[in-house]
Amino acid sequence: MAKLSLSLFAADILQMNEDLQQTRRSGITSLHVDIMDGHFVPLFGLNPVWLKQIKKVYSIDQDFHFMAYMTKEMLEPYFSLEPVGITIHLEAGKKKENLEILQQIKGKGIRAGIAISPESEWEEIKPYLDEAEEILVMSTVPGREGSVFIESTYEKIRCIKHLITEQKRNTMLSVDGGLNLERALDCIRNGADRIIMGRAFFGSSQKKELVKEIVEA
Ligand SMILES: O=C(CO)[C@H](O)[C@H](O)COP(=O)(O)O
Repeated sequence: MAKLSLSLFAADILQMNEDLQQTRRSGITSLHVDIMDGHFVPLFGLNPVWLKQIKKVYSIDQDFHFMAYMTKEMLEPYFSLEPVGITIHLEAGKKKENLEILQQIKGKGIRAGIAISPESEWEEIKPYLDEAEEILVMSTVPGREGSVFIESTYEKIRCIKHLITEQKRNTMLSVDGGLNLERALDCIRNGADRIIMGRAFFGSSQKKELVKEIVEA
């Protein structure tokens, strides 16, 4: 059984409520929220004020993916939104600071994740394995509109999964960016535990079936 999260980045801002209701009706049980700083990545994402409004009417599990240069202080307003997970990028900080932030997240009882961008070698996640409870493999260039799926992702997933299994860890392996049904199933076959999907979900005329195929894979 795989997990599936809807990427809020792909929702239509002018019909956010309807898009979220569609997500609920289709059987998706968690939401993936991109927090972008316009610096680590070119786009800006949602802020805690808007996320609080969304949470009021739509109380589904949420995880926050920070595509941002981090400080410990900036996480505080997000903790009060009680996400199930927070992921930071290994490329966005030095190892020591990144590890401290992962510890800070775990200290709040929140799943701590480390994300890896397509340009980084898979081995770069090794120093984070003791602290990270999730590894998020970006399968597109992060924080840009219309990014396309990168085929070498499958190999990256295989290598990371092999390491997790070899070391007998419970680390969740997630994949995010440019996924459709076929690619999602291929990622799961290669070792992914969680699929993050946006555009392909909203573009599908058979949302319930799409969700069922992925979560039952
Ligand atoms: O991280 C992201 C953008 O940087 C999005 O979460 C990701 O692109 C998922 O959306 P889609 O399935 O539409 O590509």
